[in-house]
Amino acid sequence: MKVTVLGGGNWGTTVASLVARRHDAMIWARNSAVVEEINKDHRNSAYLAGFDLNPKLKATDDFEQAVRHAELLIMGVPTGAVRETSANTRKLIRPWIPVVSLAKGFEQGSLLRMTEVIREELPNHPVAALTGPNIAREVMAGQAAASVVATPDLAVARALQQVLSSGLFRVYSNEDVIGCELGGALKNVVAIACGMAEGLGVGDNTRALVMTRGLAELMRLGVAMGGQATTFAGLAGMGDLIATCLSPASRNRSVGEKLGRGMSVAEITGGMTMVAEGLKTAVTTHELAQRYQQDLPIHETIYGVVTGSVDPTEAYRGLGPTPGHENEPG
Ligand SMILES: NC(=O)C1=CN([C@@H]2O[C@H](COP(=O)(O)OP(=O)(O)OC[C@H]3O[C@@H](n4cnc5c(N)ncnc54)[C@H](O)[C@@H]3O)[C@@H](O)[C@H]2O)C=CC1
Ligand SMILES: O=C(CO)COP(=O)(O)O
Repeated sequence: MKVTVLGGGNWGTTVASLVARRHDAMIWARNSAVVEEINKDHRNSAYLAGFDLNPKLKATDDFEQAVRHAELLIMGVPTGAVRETSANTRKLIRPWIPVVSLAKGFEQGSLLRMTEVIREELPNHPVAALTGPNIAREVMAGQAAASVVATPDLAVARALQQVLSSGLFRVYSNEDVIGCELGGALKNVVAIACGMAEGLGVGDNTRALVMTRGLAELMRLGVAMGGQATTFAGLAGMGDLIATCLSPASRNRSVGEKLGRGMSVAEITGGMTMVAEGLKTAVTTHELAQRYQQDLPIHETIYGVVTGSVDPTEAYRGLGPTPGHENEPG
């Protein structure tokens, strides 16, 4: 199958390299130096330093060529670029082909999930999300990992599982798209909280508190928005939350760690080449919590830290349960 990944960053490149093992894979990157390095040296040192990519992977900076190539299109740009990139494919994309979303987060302002954004721009295409505990560098290193392809159509899910599964990368399916996308988006905010714990030098009790009550918040908002509670116990919920909260390679956790050490958001993001979606998701989640009338004390605390109203060193005072949610596990 001819597969195109749009977006030549850390995760887009990893997925493209995986798919290239068994399929005719092409990656589009807007940066021509990245394209040249992938084609010549089979590396993407700006985003995956130290890893060799599959030599069969072809790269291009020609958007039209990349989209016309695709019998399956994978959207690998960050959330802020998904609408524009999807809209730009409209006149080029082959009819009816599936589109898979990799981005974890929401559209700011509309508060839409990424598959909703893509469906608005490409209404005649089946749309799925690929989400789970997938730290790119570990997948590139060939360590066993699993992910979930979330789409309401089981036939599409089965076909995508076939294409995206590869070696030690195992792909499950789930029809609960809302739950899967919410899990992938919200765990980034909890990872910032966990990183802050790290930066502040707190112990394992606090770390466990943040992860466990963070999961309860994912589930609470996710169910209020129409997701299924059981999804949050799976790879797209608890699985991704654990990986991102614990991995030193997580960008979101690392942002939290730096916040805990006293750096400002501007200082942290000024030094980053890669995206940490949790910073924007903290703002969106604050708005979603109000819309769905849910108490999310950990998310609210990170919203306060990110927007400058809460000092990270004071933050852990606010992470206990608020009235109305003293009972475990809800
Ligand atoms: N890195 C990881 O381990 C994982 C990341 N994700 C999600 O995948 C999405 C992408 O993440 P990464 O690849 O890691 O990010 P990244 O920051 O490493 O790379 C983003 C890529 O998108 C490109 N880009 C940004 N804005 C663009 C625009 N307007 N038009 C075209 N290209 C644009 C950048 O140049 C860069 O090549 C994020 O939503 C992230 O949360 C999901 C699973 C795992
Ligand atoms: O989503 C991820 C792992 O599943 C990647 O997390 P970071 O964006 O924090 O690196």
